[in-house]
Amino acid sequence: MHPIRPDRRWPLHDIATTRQIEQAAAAALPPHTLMERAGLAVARLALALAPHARRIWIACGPGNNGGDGLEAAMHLQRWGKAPQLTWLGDEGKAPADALASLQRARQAGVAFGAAPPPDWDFAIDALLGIGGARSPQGRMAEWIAALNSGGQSVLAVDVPSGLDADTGNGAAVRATHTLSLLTLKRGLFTAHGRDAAGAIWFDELGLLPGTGDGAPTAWLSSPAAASTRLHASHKGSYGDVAVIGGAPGMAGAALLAGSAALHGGAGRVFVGLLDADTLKVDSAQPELMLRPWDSLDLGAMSVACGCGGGEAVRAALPKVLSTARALVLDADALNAVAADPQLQLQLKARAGRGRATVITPHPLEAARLLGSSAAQVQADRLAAARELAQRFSCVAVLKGSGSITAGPGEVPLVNFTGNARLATAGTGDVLAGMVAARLAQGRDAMRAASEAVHAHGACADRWPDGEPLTAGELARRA
Ligand SMILES: NC(=O)C1=CN([C@@H]2O[C@H](COP(=O)(O)OP(=O)(O)OC[C@H]3O[C@@H](n4cnc5c(N)ncnc54)[C@H](OP(=O)(O)O)[C@@H]3O)[C@@H](O)[C@H]2O)[C@@H](O)CC1
Ligand SMILES: [K+]
Repeated sequence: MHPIRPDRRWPLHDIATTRQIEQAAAAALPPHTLMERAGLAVARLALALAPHARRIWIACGPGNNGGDGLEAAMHLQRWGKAPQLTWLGDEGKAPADALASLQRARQAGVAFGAAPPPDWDFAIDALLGIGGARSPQGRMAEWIAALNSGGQSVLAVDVPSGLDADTGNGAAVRATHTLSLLTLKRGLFTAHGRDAAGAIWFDELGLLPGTGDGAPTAWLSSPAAASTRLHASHKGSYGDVAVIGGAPGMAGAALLAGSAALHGGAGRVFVGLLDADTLKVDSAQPELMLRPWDSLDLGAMSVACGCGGGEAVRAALPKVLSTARALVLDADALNAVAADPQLQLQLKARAGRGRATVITPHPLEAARLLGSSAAQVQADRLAAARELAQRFSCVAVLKGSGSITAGPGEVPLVNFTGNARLATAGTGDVLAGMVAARLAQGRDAMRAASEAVHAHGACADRWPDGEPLTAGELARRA
């Protein structure tokens, strides 16, 4: 069993590939083995998390997720606990594995109730797993509400009940811990998944990697490998970044992106302000070279374009799209592209010329680019990120909880760092600068984007309690 931390590239699976793996594994093992292993893993984790709990409410649903809960109940009872079991199934319809576990739990004398117990000191949510379909109603919804309002820790089996294991959506149990079984479900890591799942654990139920032909449909992104700089290197070895943005009144966004690029390791950083009259030097960051944007040699630079660009960025985009050696498009630049089919063609054409491009939309910007709504984007974030990458032939970072990095023909990466502290002005500009710095240092677009997203979130995770996160400080520390 593994606690999942953002330090490794874990494979993530969707429901369809999990079913394939489950079938292959079940065929290779004696009947009922997987459910027995699942129940034991759940019971062990419950004991480790709440060693002193006695009255453990185990809420079991009608399918095999409930079967895992029934198996766990027998172990906990054997270990001196007093599990209080409620089962929401129908013996005439229950799957064979769950039915066998039900019969054995009854024989073992586990206490069954028709309704949640009056009180409990730990709960196990085994109501719905990957077979959860439609929004819970009736007793299912009541028991989910009882788990959420019980005031005690909840260990969710496989996925928090009600959560769509593929998309991370749905009204669900808010667990303190989730133990994902057999495969790590991708919906735990994006949209509402992280809020519902709490701390995430994984048990592969004794299976060797590669069982079945269900290849991962996403990966958790991992930190960049530590790199050392050669002594015999100079600023030219680490590339030039140009930030283009800062329309009237919005110079700060461009300076933030510039600062992030500088601290992200770019050799030199130029800031091409769209309102060239505002500022000739940033005395707080004299390393940034402020120039009229159209005087810069973009063909030799990694360009971050958009940051505070307002309407004015539109006029710069044809030249930026056709000349930038590598390019990050953010914010106002994305809105301009969304509104202009000609710019879209130019964006798409960059891939054919071997020019790396990363777009970094939040859900509303993504919706404008896709001609859909933010709700449709959020309904399946992985699909939306893949669609953006495909449609514009570039790497797309769909921001939000569990940012997705997708590239044409690549398995998408789901980010597992970051927190709500990042919901403050300017953090998107900082990310754009960080991606540009990595492109300038020669990373390919997928790596530059996913490593920047990981580092950006990891910095927020390390942020000291009680200290407000500001974009300026994030740019310096990330
Ligand atoms: N097989 C094995 O050995 C192993 C299985 N494992 C475990 O099995 C889990 C998958 O089991 P599963 O396929 O039985 O689906 P599960 O999530 O229990 O739910 C299906 C049931 O719920 C019902 N239902 C659905 N939505 C509902 C709603 N809103 N409100 C009310 N009812 C609703 C649905 O009814 P129906 O839609 O058919 O009417 C059906 O009866 C997996 O997550 C893992 O925990 C692993 O441990 C590995 C070993
Ligand atoms: K569950």
